[in-house]
Amino acid sequence: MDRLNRELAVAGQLLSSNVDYLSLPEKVLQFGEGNFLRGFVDWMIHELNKNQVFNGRIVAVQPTPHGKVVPKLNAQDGLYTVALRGIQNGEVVDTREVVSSISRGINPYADWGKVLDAAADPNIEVVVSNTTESGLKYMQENFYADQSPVSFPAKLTACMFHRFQVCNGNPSMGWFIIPCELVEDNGDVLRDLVLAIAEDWKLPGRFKEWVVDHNFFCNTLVDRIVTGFPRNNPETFQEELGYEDELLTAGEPYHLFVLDGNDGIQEKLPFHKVGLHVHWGDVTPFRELKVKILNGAHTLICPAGFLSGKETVQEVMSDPNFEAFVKKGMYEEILPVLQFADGTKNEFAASVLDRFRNPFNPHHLLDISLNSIAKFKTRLLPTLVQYVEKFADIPAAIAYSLASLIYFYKSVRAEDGQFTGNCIQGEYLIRDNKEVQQFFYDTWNDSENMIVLVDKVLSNETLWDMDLLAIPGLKEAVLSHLEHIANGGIDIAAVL
Ligand SMILES: NC(=O)c1ccc[n+]([C@@H]2O[C@H](COP(=O)([O-])OP(=O)(O)OC[C@H]3O[C@@H](n4cnc5c(N)ncnc54)[C@H](O)[C@@H]3O)[C@@H](O)[C@H]2O)c1
Ligand SMILES: O=P(O)(O)OC[C@@H](O)[C@@H](O)[C@H](O)[C@H](O)CO
Repeated sequence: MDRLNRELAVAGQLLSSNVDYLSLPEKVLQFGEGNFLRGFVDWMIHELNKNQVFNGRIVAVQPTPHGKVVPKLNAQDGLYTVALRGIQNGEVVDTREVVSSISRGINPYADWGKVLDAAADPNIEVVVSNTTESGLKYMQENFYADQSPVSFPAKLTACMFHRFQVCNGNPSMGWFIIPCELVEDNGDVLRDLVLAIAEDWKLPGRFKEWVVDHNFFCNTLVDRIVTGFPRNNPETFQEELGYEDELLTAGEPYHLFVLDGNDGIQEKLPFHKVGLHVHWGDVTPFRELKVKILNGAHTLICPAGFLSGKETVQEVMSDPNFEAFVKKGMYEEILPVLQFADGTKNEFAASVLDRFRNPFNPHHLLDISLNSIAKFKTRLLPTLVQYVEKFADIPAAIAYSLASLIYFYKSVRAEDGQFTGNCIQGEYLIRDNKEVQQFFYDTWNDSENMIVLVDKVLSNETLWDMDLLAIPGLKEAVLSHLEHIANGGIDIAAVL
């Protein structure tokens, strides 16, 4: 079977429109090429192009040295298929579309010059990123004009400095910078990182002024469940599409993009004019609702669901006991501490449960489990703390989730920097940063009993940014659950 590329798309009329997409100029520099960007922002820019209100393409830069997507993107001339499947307004949606908004991918570690050329290109007006929460972090490193920095913020700083030099600080050459990482105030965070790196590199004060005065760092909140390549049944898709597509990206039809943008950015990217679900304005309430309810519920069910033998969110939702567990966590523990009108939070929670049930896109718990400790800290721990303050009691589902998370991080083997857990599904890779994994490995191995283990885990402030032993009753609840899990496996009915 032939692989998707420009020739195949043109011959097969896969880009069904009179727009000459494949000749549009490059207008966006994108850091990241992962599933989420391809199924969300890049798909949205494709929608703008279809409506001829942006008319530009994206250059995608691989953010880490071990990326595997750029060669695939270039082999497919930047083309890939988005499959949107789910239920929307009671109707089944099941669409496939070849997205043509990416022009090419660049591996900056091999071709840094190409990245700098794109950065200097006056047509490039927008910068987009998604490098996960781990990518939006400060890292001290040296500046070499002819070599790619390691971290994303340093790459962006180097690109901005190059552009600044080429345009001699021309105010009109500033960018709209749109980070999509699920980090609070992501735009402000990224701007501060760029300024900190500029300081480290002793870049001129005029550059820093240009960064602040003539570039717009936009705070955002993104929401769409993008499950990526349908690895359970790629052949079915291939048969149906009639071509091979290694970058096929599946996701749900639902999408929401909240951008705290100015008039200029709304004009440049008029998503609202082409029927996309965007909100221009303060991100905070959307973020609170989405991260606490949707991401919080994912984090709640992920370790217990996986340890009990379930592979996907859908399997969790179709088990009545687990469904009751999710609802208990959501309606009895998360919602009561959220400061929103009852109607708003109940409606959002109900829509999230429907999205979790989406039978078309299996969402793998192991994918969600990536960096689960940091996710628990940002997505569930604040709820736990507020619940205890408000009700002077321990939220049972969240405490059970924490116990199962600790069990999930029990590795049976540590080899070549990889930590492997074992459960009734067999062995699985625990994916988190090395320090976190090493801590759990050592603690599981060195603790003489479960009490010591729970003490060490809960009191580790590096993991939680606080001492969880200070939460009255938490240690006892977690210890009791953990002992049950260790002796008899997950018994979710016991928490209901
Ligand atoms: N998939 C979804 O449903 C969804 C929805 C909303 C938000 N997100 C966000 O997307 C992230 C996951 O992205 P994905 O689903 O595209 O997964 P993915 O694995 O396809 O892509 C992850 C991207 O992040 C990069 N990356 C990973 N660690 C990095 C680091 N330390 N520094 C720089 N870059 C790094 C990778 O190179 C890759 O480009 C999540 O952390 C979340 O913030 C995902
Ligand atoms: O993407 P992550 O790894 O940050 O978190 C896993 C899921 O909770 C997340 O991808 C949601 O599906 C997404 O945030 C929905 O918008």
